[in-house]
Amino acid sequence: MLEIKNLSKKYGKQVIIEHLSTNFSQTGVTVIVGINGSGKTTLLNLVTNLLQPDSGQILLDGLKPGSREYKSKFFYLPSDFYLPSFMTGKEYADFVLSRYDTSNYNQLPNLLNILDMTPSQSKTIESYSFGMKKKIQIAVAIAANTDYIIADEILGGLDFDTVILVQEIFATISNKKKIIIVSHERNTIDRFPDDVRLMRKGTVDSFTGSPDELTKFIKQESVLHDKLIEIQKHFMHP
Ligand SMILES: Nc1ncnc2c1ncn2[C@@H]1O[C@H](COP(=O)(O)OP(=O)(O)OP(=O)(O)O)[C@@H](O)[C@H]1O
Repeated sequence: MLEIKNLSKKYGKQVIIEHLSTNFSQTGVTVIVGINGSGKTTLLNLVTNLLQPDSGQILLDGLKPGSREYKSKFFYLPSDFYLPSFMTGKEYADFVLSRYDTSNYNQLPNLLNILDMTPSQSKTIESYSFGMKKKIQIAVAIAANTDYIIADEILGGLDFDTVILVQEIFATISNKKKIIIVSHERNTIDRFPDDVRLMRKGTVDSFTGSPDELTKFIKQESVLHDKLIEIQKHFMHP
């Protein structure tokens, strides 16, 4: 279980996360939604120990951030990741998988096959399209076989078929693992509606309504509501 207790983080004077306390269960898919700049990436960077909180505590299966054991519990797919362009996809996959004791090397060929990456695994990453870079990352993340996969906007920019395939893999492996996805995609909430968290004003709240109700709720937030009215005024009656 991922436990977050009273977590706070500021950048300068700007409060990003404020006294945030929440838990994530050990299995299943959680989708975190929230407007741009609401602190979703900051939260993931804190959980993955890339950033230090100003105060508060994070525990992953009882472990504190910083230890090797903590690091080996999760695989992080950040939204803007660096890939070594000089390596082939296969070399990169083998390199990353060698860093995890949990890695399931046998799974990699199947994953590459499902994601149509078998022919391109022997090509250098510099020749990859945006989607291919994401696909190799996803295949590696799953083959690393860690207890937690934490993914920031990983499905954005992938074609429809790939999104369906990756969602299916996530749904299947989440029987035994935890997947936490930050997403702006409506279809991610439609596919994984059971645990949706809404990030706003420095905190994270569970949203228990349907995806339609979530869209309605976000639209009713005052800033968006006012802007929608402004669009009507400017573009419908110029
Ligand atoms: N290194 C930094 N220094 C100063 N401010 C930062 C830094 N990183 C992020 N911020 C600010 O923190 C706030 C939250 O950013 P964050 O990237 O966590 O939001 P987000 O919810 O992931 O946004 P998006 O949906 O656009 O990816 C923003 O106002 C951003 O400008």
